[in-house]
Amino acid sequence: MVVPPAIPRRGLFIGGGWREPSLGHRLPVVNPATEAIIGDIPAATAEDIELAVAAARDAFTRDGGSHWSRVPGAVRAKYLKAIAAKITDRKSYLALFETLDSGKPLDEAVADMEDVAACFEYYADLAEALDQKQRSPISLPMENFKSYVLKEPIGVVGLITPWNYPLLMATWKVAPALAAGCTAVLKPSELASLTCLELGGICVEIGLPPGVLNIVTGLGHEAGSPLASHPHVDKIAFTGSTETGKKIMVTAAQMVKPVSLELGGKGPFIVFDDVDIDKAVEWAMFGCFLNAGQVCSATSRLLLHEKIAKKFLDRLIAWAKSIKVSDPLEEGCRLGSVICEGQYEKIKKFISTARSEGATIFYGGVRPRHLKRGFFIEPTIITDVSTSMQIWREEVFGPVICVKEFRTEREAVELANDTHYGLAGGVISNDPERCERISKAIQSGIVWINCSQPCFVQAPWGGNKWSGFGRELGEWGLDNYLSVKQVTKYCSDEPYGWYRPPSKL
Ligand SMILES: NC(=O)c1ccc[n+]([C@@H]2O[C@H](COP(=O)([O-])OP(=O)(O)OC[C@H]3O[C@@H](n4cnc5c(N)ncnc54)[C@H](O)[C@@H]3O)[C@@H](O)[C@H]2O)c1
Ligand SMILES: C[N+](C)(C)CC=O
Repeated sequence: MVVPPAIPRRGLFIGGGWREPSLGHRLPVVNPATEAIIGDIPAATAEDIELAVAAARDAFTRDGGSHWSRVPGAVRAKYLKAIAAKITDRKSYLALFETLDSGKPLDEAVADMEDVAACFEYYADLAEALDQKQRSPISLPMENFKSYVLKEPIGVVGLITPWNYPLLMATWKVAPALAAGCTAVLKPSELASLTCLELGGICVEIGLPPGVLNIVTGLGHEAGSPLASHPHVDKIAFTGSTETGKKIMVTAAQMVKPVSLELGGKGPFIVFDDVDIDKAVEWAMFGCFLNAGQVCSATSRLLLHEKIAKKFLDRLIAWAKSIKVSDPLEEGCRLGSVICEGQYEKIKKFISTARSEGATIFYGGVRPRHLKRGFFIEPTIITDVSTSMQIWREEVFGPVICVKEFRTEREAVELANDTHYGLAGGVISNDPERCERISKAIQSGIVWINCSQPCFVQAPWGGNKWSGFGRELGEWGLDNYLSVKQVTKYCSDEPYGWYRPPSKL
């Protein structure tokens, strides 16, 4: 097993340097796989948010924006590429931190770091391309007017992120925001901030102009809330729970501040009777056991055609038994611990409520016997579920899948859409026309055909209904941080001629 490195003691990253939090408070970092305290992080409060926002505002406006917001996209691209290169160099080290902080298997953390570097690279390219897209002309019906469009950075943005993919979720916001020319204050989750603080160290090394990115760790109500309500923050981009998303929207509404919200999910995965069962089982498991099910887009409601339901469940159990549940640093681990004790208790409560409401815990539902410490839960399969049960309706955010059977395509679609959420869903069938029909019928921002969870930086990501609004990734992700300005010029030498000129007498 890999030997964990010592955790560096970091401050808040503000104005290009490290600062102790104003009140001097720190929060313990607990390794959820061992329950040991392995370090601490600074706990920012409103005073620190004030300093971070001022640093970001200064970086945005200093010398007329000539250090960041108004430089060519190609200049900003060089910084983003330099960050990507450092992340790649330090992939193994950062992945270890991510695993120690969150409990996710090391192989998953390594893949996350590769995605982080790819995301910075991708938005470096879009920053460069932005230069060519400026002043794009608009065709008008009047010859004596000419219009064009400028795409300008929105300003200072507040980026508030969750713990399930700590550095990756932060990067989905930081990379496009910086590419657009915004300056930013990032507030990562108090439950997993280590890799985001390491990003601060990388910014120092590559010489990112001070204040362009500020990283303030701390609690939601002490650090997140003052950031969301700060009058000098021009936009809030938030990823997290629907409950917190609602609060952020209410706060932002007082200042007519734009928000984008990436919230929770309760995705369906529909399996028809014409599939290769083992292939389908593997995708179903990937859809709900990856990252111990702590995935916003998890396809945690499994809908099985009645003709294959029994065979599918038998194979699902056989495959689930083969998952290596272990310390996430152990080679071959495929299910680590969940993030913290609170989440562990919450997941256990979901399982006991399902049982008390009449569902069957078909497999798992308990701590694996061989793991005495750490917040581990076996992959869990719940059957005999009705649509009024909590387990069907609410996001668990754990390795728990609930199963229902269907007879017809229509019934499958009705069940799939029987949710307040609308982030992602999947269908698996050998009939391409059926898959296409279902991809149109599922009410969500993302539909996977014959798979679940693949995610590409080039493609839009985001949801409908209680899963939020706005899209991250791809060109849509950059648009989140740009405002569109119309410039219209009158180009005739003739007077406009609407009013009669005054008499010269
Ligand atoms: N749609 C997506 O792309 C996506 C991706 C990842 C996670 N998620 C969702 O995130 C949730 C899990 O993450 P979580 O538990 O960290 O969510 P959370 O809402 O508890 O916290 C998210 C962030 O908000 C901060 N926060 C909490 N209260 C706040 C307040 N009043 N004002 C401002 N900030 C505040 C937290 O400190 C944290 O940084 C799940 O519901 C999951 O589905 C969604
Ligand atoms: C799985 N991932 C990284 C696409 C995003 C959400 O939780």
